[in-house]
Amino acid sequence: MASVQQNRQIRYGITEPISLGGPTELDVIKTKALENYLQDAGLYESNEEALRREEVLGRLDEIVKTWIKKISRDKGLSDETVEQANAKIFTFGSYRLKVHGPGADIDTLCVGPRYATRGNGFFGELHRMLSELPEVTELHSVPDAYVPLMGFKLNGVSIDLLYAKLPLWIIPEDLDLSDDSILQNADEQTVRSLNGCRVTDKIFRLVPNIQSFRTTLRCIRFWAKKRGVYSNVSGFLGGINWALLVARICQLYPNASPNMLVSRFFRVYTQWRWPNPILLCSIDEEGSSSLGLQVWDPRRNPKDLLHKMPIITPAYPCMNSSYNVSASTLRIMTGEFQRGKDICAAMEGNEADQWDTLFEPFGFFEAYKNYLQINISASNVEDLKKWRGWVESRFRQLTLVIERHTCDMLQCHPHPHGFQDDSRPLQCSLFMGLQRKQGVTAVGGEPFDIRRTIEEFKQTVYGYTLWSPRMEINVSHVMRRSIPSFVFPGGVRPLRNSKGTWDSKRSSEQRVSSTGSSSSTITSCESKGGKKRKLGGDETFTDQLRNSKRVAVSVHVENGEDGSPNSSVESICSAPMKELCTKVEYDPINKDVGESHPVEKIATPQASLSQESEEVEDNFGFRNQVVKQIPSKDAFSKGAVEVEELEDVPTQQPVVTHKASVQLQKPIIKLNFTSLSTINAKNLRAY
Ligand SMILES: Nc1ncnc2c1ncn2[C@@H]1O[C@H](COP(=O)(O)OP(=O)(O)OP(=O)(O)O)[C@@H](O)[C@H]1O
Ligand SMILES: [Mg+2]
Ligand SMILES: [Mg+2]
Repeated sequence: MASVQQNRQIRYGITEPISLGGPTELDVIKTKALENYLQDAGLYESNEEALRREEVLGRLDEIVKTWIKKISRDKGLSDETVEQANAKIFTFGSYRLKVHGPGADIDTLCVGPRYATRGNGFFGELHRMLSELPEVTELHSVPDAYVPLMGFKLNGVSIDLLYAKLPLWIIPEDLDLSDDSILQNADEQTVRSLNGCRVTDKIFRLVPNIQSFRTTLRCIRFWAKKRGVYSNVSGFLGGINWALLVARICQLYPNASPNMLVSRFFRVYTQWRWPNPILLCSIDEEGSSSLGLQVWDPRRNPKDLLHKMPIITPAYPCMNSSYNVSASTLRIMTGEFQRGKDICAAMEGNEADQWDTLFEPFGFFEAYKNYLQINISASNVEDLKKWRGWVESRFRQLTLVIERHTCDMLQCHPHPHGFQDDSRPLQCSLFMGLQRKQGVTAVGGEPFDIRRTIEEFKQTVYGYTLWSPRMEINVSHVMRRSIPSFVFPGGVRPLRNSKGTWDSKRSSEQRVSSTGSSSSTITSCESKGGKKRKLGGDETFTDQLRNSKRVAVSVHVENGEDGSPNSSVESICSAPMKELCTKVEYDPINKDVGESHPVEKIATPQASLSQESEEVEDNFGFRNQVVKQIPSKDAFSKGAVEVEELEDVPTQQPVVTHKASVQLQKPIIKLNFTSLSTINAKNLRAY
């Protein structure tokens, strides 16, 4: 109860909390069960591994200190300066937040003095020193990334090492990175590199209960990985984004226990009116030292208006951490929030926990009938690694252009990770699920022609500056039954499981209810060519809400201890965004407490923007990304998944139809049933 009293006095974040309610006895039990579940799922590292990480960090600190002495001596600095020369490491990311799992990388920042340059000093001398150490393996530099870094393993522990050069002669051991003045006279790359640590520091200060935040974040990260929505590069969300989303929920429910926070997480984000931004604190436009760096502000920067799901970092200069999210990935994530909400609601009315259900892996290769398979190949392992990193960073652009060229009628679902066929070490594959837009009925069997789109994508990809002969990609249309077996755990295609999953049950329920209402075609939308297409009656009310650009928020408002609602839902609409929001009308909403409440509707900035403008996001491409190893297939690896049909059953002839089974590697995109010879790399480059 002490924490309840304490948290009554403080407002965390930019609005009042939604509820100050704390856990009941049952919540305490449920939280314990959740912690045990996460423990059993192997999310926590062992004490030995934790110790090894600390030793590795100690060793890394030693290495950078030796490096800086050498640099200062080589520069011919005075004995006194050499004596005092210092560099220091700081950690950030999931390790610093203490939500990392076994085997996670340690994101580390090395801070050095003004004479230790990024080029010769960090990527030159320090790289050379590291390359000579026997305990360092897999060393690689990414100096041209948006946030330049070196990646390596030190005694088997993965390290991402960034560099910040401060305009100081001496780096004090007790340096505080959270003070804005540290950014004064710092170069752009240093500002970006400092950002990770500064953001982590700020998160710690802005969440009411760190332990509850950690457990909830671990749960959400695990869930996001299982559901295939944990991947920044593919247009979903990465570690920092999930951390900020969870932190905001912790602010809105400062006394809630982790089991409550998980359910509130899904409840709030199911109903969040994107692109209203998630803010943990107000955006400081100048910085305390009037530094005038660019911050996220759609009123000033037109590009910021294009962001679909803004999740703003809390440290100056505040930026959108989720610029990669597209309409399609947002749609997929919104569907996942809804699923999470439904499962949590089922759990709340039930003493039995359903954590297994929440964490059921998404059956990507059973969810669609049609897929694109993108084979990436090169002549050697090193080239494949680089080429693959590049193609992966372009992959989300393919989603954007396909959806745009089909007027959003054909929806794409990129798989967040690539797959390696063990029998082809110089090739790996990416996959994308395809389905016609839910609720859209076919018009005269008109096929989707995505040949030109695929060609454009390939041309963009072949524009890679480090392209070398035999770096190739091949795009083919494959049907579900022709998906190669190497994508499945152990290389074995799973048998259909007789026990239905939540997804398969939900899907059949929706089919039943949609059949009942199939006569009620509800609305129409206009395709780019001015052609009217009808929306089918199989769109549920929830779907309509979800798909609507203007959706009223109805966040569950709980009573505080005194029984009164603590906050109106409106207040969640971020205060600094009020100027951006146009009050267009008021909607009554039904709250769980049974009263109606006016909620302002927000005109979404995107509504007025042409789809073409999404291309602007391309400018962000490949930033902040490292060419990575093929990730584990773990996200989808556990258990055979039975999903009968996640696609709605077409009552008329579907837009995407298919004749015979398509052979893998067949050099034809069959989606449109017209032929297209796949242009090989050489021809394409000759264009
Ligand atoms: N898009 C981004 N915007 C702002 N900061 C980012 C972004 N991507 C990464 N960072 C910073 O770099 C840190 C490390 O990124 P990383 O991809 O390793 O994620 P993480 O939070 O450590 O999770 P994981 O356990 O998956 O590594 C983040 O925590 C964040 O501080
Ligand atoms: Mg990390
Ligand atoms: Mg990292």
